Amino acid sequence: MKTEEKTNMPRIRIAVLGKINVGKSALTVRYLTRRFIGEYRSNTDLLYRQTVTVNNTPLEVEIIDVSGETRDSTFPLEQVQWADACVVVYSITDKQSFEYAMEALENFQKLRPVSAVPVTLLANKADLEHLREVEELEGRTAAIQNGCQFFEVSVAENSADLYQAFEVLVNECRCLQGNTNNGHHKSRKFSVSKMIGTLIGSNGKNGTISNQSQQHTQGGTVVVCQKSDLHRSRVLKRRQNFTATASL
Ligand SMILES: Nc1nc2c(ncn2[C@@H]2O[C@H](COP(=O)(O)OP(=O)(O)OP(=O)(O)O)[C@@H](O)[C@H]2O)c(=O)[nH]1
Repeated sequence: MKTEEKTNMPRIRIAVLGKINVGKSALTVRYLTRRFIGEYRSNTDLLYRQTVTVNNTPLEVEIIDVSGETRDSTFPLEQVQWADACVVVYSITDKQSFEYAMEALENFQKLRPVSAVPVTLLANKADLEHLREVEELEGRTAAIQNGCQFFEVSVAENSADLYQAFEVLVNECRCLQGNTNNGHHKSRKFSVSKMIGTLIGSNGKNGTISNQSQQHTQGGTVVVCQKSDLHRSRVLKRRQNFTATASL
């Protein structure tokens, strides 16, 4: 089965991380397919790949959904090193998930400037107001202090802001890529070990993700992703510059 692709299309890699059960998988699937998957158990990282059109430009978006189960409280360094941008998710109903997110933001600060990836802090489950343990202001303040974007959303209720969160990140990445590559995207290979599913949203139509965000997707893939797969891609290149400051 073909698991590697060469394309000249601009590519954006996003890592979605956060404590267990905060809605990382639901968020990723919602962004890419507009669907909400209520129960989505996974004890391994998953890599989603999909073509998304943003501002009339087709982009290959790869999102690694970092499983909360495979790590205890460890910062997923390899996945972050692989990514162009990161979404740190917590649930407004789970104070511990907020604390985990704060630790993650601290770790991002330690990694700068060697790995200055754009980061968005995303507070999920805003529909569960009656169970709220984290005030919106706490999240917003933390985001300001850490120089990142902040959105409070409900993936279950399909908040428009969740699309905006990704769109802002993608645009930021495009700007950075424009600066570093002089406008020319460097095509990179990515290998995966095992295909577990294909064609998200392949119902015969190229599903429109969001009217609000003017963004479109085409059928995509989802694969199990092992850390060793990330090692084979750009991680090893970055690691050489990385070890000096990565005291996590
Ligand atoms: N009420 C509500 N429930 C949500 C929302 N987003 C996700 N959930 C639920 O939260 C639970 C966990 O969602 P997942 O997407 O599996 O969470 P995860 O962070 O990927 O979990 P792990 O992969 O185990 O780390 C599921 O039961 C979802 O249906 C939301 O916005 N509102």
